[in-house]
Amino acid sequence: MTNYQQKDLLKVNNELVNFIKEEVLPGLDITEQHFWSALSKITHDLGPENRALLAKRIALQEQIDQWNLKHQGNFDVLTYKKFLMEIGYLVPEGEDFQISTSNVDTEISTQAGPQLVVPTANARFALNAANARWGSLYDALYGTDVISDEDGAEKGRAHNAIRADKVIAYGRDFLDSHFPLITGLHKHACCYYIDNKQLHVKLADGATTQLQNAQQLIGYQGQKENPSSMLLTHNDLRVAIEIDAMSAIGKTDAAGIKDITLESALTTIQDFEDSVVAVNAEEKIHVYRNWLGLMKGDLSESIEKSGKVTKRVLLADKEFQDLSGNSFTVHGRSLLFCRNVGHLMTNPAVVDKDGFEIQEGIMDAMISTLIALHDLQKNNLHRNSRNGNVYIVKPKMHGPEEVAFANKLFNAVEDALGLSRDTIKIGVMDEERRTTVNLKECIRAVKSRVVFINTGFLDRTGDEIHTSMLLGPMVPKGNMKAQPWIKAYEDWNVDIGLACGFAGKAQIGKGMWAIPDEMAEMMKVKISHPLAGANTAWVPSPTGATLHAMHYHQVKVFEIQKTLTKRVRASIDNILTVPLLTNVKDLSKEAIDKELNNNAQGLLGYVVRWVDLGMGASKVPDINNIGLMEDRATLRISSQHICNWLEHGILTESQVRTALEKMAVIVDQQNAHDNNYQAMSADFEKSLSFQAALDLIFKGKTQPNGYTEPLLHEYRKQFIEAQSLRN
Ligand SMILES: CC(=O)SCCNC(=O)CCNC(=O)[C@H](O)C(C)(C)COP(=O)(O)OP(=O)(O)OC[C@H]1O[C@@H](n2cnc3c(N)ncnc32)[C@H](O)[C@@H]1OP(=O)(O)O
Ligand SMILES: O=CC(=O)O
Ligand SMILES: [Mg+2]
Repeated sequence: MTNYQQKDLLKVNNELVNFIKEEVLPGLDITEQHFWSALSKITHDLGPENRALLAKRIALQEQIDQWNLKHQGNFDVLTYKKFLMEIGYLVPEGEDFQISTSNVDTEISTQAGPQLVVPTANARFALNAANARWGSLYDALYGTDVISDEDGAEKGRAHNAIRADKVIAYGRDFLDSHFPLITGLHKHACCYYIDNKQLHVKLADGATTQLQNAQQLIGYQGQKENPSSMLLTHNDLRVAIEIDAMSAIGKTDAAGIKDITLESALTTIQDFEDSVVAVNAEEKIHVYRNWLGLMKGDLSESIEKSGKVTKRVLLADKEFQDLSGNSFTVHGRSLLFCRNVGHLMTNPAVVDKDGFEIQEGIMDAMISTLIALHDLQKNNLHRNSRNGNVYIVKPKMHGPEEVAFANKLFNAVEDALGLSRDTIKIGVMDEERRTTVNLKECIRAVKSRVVFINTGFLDRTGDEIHTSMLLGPMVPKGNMKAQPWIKAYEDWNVDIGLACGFAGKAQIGKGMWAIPDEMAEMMKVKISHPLAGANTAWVPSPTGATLHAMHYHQVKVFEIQKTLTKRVRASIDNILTVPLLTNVKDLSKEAIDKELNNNAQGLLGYVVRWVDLGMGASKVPDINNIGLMEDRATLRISSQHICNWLEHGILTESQVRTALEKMAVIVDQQNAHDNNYQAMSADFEKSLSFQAALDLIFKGKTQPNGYTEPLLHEYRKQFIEAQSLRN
């Protein structure tokens, strides 16, 4: 243990010691000794309980496996439910209650809008996400398939005026839909100005009109008679019409509008979990360091684009004049959560007195909150939580006991760092089956600090497959979304959130749009999220946030929530109805091959970047060449799905191996442009990534809850070791 120093009862990696001492603690009122002795106490107090909770997961799964083996071919949901109650998987539901979380920033409590997720390991992306509070509608439209290529409007290298005109027309329609004029249309506007506290719009026919709802104008930049920006509000979201008649776009616009900017990512999750790779002290520090930059407000990154280098920093708040001429600011950055890891993994950065690696979730809670103290004590422009909270998302918890454990951990962290109770707010991912079915009791366990529940349907699908691995084969991956369990799960999450008083206090969130390049499709489909009563939903990119923001102009979520409180709660029997493939014989050989190849390609495409390149989120083409957002949750699904079909004889081992080898060649070709890339097909036996892929499938049945982390970490560590021997 040459790389470690004794800190209280802990052995701590030297680099982590230095990072805390030299980068995190300066400027905080906490001594190094206090910090490590507090972490030591928490680790030794809570580590054993954490491990016991993990052991309980395994014990429950073993009982479920036995039951499933006995009930193959004769599944009955009522008998199943009774069994789950007997083993304590399903716990009794207590009295009704309301959450009492207070002092929540308005981006979470009273505004409805997109939530962006970003791998914190990537400073360039992390900054971009923090700055994604405001997004250019014109860029989002011009750059994506929301504007079709038809009629000469292709997106080529050079500026396409036909496409630009379509963008401008779309923007004007947006204004006409949500900021209607008394007479005429924004479409025909040729001049905007402010007079007598009102927005005046001159139309092409010479008439001048005003907003139907004058209150929608809340501020401006520039001069009233010649504003450069007019700030409007609708559904509690702000929109700015930006004017510059001399700009490239403004010149082409009758009213000189150069852009319409939308309040977009109200909140962002800086992810330490499924979209990052952090298997050792060095990689953890890298993530923590970016979080530190965000919390201190000084994170920066040099960006090279088209040969030009710029420095990306956090944007300031935006300053406007109100209609009485007083200046005011609007938030310029997204409100940041950080997603800690769950309760499963350990990390070698810290070792306890008994030789156990620290539970990574304990380390994350303590260090991410310590770092956030920089935000809590600052009064400058780059403040994250104006209300003085630390927002932590806690993923992959199984049931109320585990949520109560997170609460206990957060209490301990607050006490250690001198924070008042419930300063740390929690977002609970409803993404494991035992959490879904006991959701109300899970919420009760954090009722004074909970600020969101969110259907992480990707992990939830992986858990669905793993939990019932032995019961029978599952439907193909693409059919999952049409299964009764998932609809009931989505509805149940909203029903319970509303019954527990989330409206106006906390977020009820929906999951990720995982096809980042298909924004036209997203515009059609993702409106279902606010319509379902969700006041936020995940998007994969800032562009996605700007486009999805339009859905919250179309739908008044809080009104929808009022109507939903009257509906009958979704059925737990449906949630527990396992998505079994009822007629295996109907599956054609082509359908089986397609399913296998698709899963294999996504799995390999993701794993090779994870193990070899340390990338935790990637856009990986599927077999139809559509780029999909892959992260550890999607890997959990594909590996568990192949494993499930193997288990039930739909696939054979040699068939899976052959498919993986064939798909590895394709993945190698897809990555050939990268000089650092090591082709798997050059030597399948020696390729750690390929071996990891095999293990994820062939050992998938015995992986805890079907998680991919243990194997990914093992292989990544081997890869790092091999690299260091080579250098
Ligand atoms: C199941 C779950 O847990 S889902 C949550 C976890 N998953 C995630 O967080 C994934 C978030 N998304 C991403 O990481 C990325 O969008 C990917 C990997 C899917 C695609 O990445 P790329 O192929 O590099 O994206 P693409 O080429 O389309 O766009 C790159 C640009 O968009 C920006 N961008 C893309 N995604 C994001 C994001 N999530 N946040 C901020 N900026 C982003 C980049 O900064 C870059 O802009 P820049 O050049 O000005 O810096
Ligand atoms: O974390 C999100 C998910 O879908 O899983
Ligand atoms: Mg997840």
